[in-house]
Amino acid sequence: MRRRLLSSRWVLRHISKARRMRWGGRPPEPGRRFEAAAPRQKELKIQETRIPNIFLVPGVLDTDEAASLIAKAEESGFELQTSRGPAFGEALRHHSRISFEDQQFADALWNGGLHAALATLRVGRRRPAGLNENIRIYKYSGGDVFGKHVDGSNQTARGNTEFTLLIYLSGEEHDLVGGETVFYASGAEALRVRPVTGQALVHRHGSECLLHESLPVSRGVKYVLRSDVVFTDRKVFPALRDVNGMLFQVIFDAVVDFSTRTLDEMKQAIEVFRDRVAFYVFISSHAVYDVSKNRTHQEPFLLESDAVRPGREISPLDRWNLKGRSTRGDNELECEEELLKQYNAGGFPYVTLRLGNVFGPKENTIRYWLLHLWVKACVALTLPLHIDTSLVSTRISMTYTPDIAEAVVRAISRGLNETCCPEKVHGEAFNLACEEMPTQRELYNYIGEPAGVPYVETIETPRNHSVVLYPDNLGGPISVTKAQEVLRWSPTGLSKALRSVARFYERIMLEGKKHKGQIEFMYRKMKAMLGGDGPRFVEWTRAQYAERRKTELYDELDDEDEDDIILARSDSKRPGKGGRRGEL
Ligand SMILES: O=C(O)CCC(=O)C(=O)O
Ligand SMILES: [Fe+2]
Repeated sequence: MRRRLLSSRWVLRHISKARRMRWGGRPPEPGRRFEAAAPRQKELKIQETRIPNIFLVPGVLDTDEAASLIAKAEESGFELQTSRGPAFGEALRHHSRISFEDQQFADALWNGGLHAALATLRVGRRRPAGLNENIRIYKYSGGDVFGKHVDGSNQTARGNTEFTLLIYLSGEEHDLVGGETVFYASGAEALRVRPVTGQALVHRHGSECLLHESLPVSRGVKYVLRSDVVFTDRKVFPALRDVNGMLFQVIFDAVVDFSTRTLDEMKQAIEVFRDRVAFYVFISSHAVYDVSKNRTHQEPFLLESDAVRPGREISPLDRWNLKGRSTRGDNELECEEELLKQYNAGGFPYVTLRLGNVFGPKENTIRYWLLHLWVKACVALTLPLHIDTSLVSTRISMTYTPDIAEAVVRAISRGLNETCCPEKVHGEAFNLACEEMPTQRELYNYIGEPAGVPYVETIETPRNHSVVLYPDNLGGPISVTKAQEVLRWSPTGLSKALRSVARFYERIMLEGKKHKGQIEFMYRKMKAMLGGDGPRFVEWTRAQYAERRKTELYDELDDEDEDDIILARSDSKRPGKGGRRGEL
C-alpha cells in the first residue's frame, strides 16, 4: 500500500513540494558556487549489480577529493533535514544536508569520467547529457537515517533527470558503520550497498524507482554527494564534447570556430562558451551572400554589409526560395545572426571572418589537387577544362589558408584590445580573399603557369554538364578592403600563393608511395567526375609521375611541411545537412 502511495505521481509531486516547504532545509541558492576543485580525469568503469538499472562506479573520486569536498561542505555549514514522517506521506528523515546549484561543478564531475562510464545508459531514445546542477551533500551521524522512499524525476534546462547519482564521500576507513543504501523489491530486500569512499551508486528514479533507504549510521559519519543524471534526445555536437571536458574553471582568451555549421550547433557552442571566452572568432564564408537580398550598391563585388536577409519587400515564397539557394549560406548566416543576438544581449564579443573559395595548406578537400592534375593533362589528352557557360565572365575570390591564419591572429589581437579599438571588430564581419579575382579561364591559366603549362585548353559547357570546382558560391567575388583597412591585413598575391600550392602537389605526386591512400582516393574521385574520360586520365597521370620519379630529384618534405599537408581525407565527410565548406 505504502509502495503504491509513494510511487504515485501525484504523491511524489506533493512530497517534493512538501520537502521544499517543510523540511527545514533551505532551497538551493541559484548560482551559489561550491567552488570545489574539479575532480581529476579518470577512466571509470560501470559495474552492474544484481538489479537491473542499478549500477556501481568505483573510484569516481579519490580519497583526497572526497575529503576536500567534506571539508568544503563543513565550511559552508550543514542544515538539519527532517520530515513529518510516513504518516504524512513523507519518508522518515533525520540527517544534515547542504544543497547548492553549480553547473560548473556538476559539469566537472560529469566530465571527470562519469560521462564515459555512463554513456551507454538509455531511457527510450534519450541518452545521458550531464548532471543536475543541483548538488546536495548529506551528512549522517549517530542514528541518522533517510527512510524508505522513491526518488522523483525533475526537469532541468538540459532535460529530465532519470537516474539518481550518489557518491559516497566516507566509508570503512573513516570508521563508518551502518549507513548502507538498501533497495527493496516486492517487499523484500533486493540489494544492499555499503558506502565505499569515492564510489558512485547510480539508480533509475522516477516512476521506475525502487523503494530504498539509508540505514541508520551506528558509528562514524556518513557523507554522500547526491545529484542526478540528466537525459536528452538532443544530439551533442561532437566538436563541443571535448571542449566541455576542459571547461571547468577554464576561461578561453579566444576561440576560433571552424566547425560550427548549423544553428543548433551554434546554440550549443554559445551555451558552452558563455562567460568563458573573452573573444570568439567564427569562420563563415561568402555563401552567406547567396541568401541575402540584392545588393544596393554599384560595386562589382560583395561588401560585408550585403549579408542582410530581405524583409517584407519580397513575398514569403520568394524569401523561402532565397533561403533554398544555398543551404550552406543559409546555415552560416543563421549562425552569424545567433552570435550577433547573444552579443547584443550582453554576451561575448566575436568577429566573423567570411572566406571565399579556400585553397592552400590544410584545406581539406581535393579540388585544387584535381585541377592541378587536370591542367597538366589537358593538352596531352585533349581533355579541355570546363567553363560553365553561365559563369564565363564571373570573377572568383580565392582565399589562401595562410592568409586566414594571419587574419585570425590580427582579429584576435584587435578583439582582445592588444592593439587598439576592439569596437572596430566586435560584432563585425570581414571578407578574406586574395585581391586578384580571376575568371574561370584566368584561374586555369594561373594554375597552369607554375605547372609548366603555358596555355590551358578550355571548353564552354552548360551548367549541368560541366565539372566546375570554383567558384563555390553564386554571388560573385568579395571585397577585402575592410579587412585590409581595419585589421591591417594584407593577402598574399594570388600567383605567388598558387605557385607554392602547385609545388606542394608536385612533391606529393612525386613522393607517391607515402601518400598512396590519398592519391588513390583522389583518382577515384577524378574517375567519378570525368566519367568515360576518367580511366585514361588516371592512367596517363600515373604513368607521368612514375616516369618522373625515376629520373627527377625532389626534396623530401620535411616534418614541418608534413604538418602542412593538405591531403584529402576520405573520412572527412560529416553527416548533416550543412555540407562541408568546399567539399566536392
Ligand atoms: O544516503 C543514501 O544512501 C540514500 C540517499 C537517497 O536515497 C536520496 O538522496 O534520495
Ligand atoms: Fe533516494
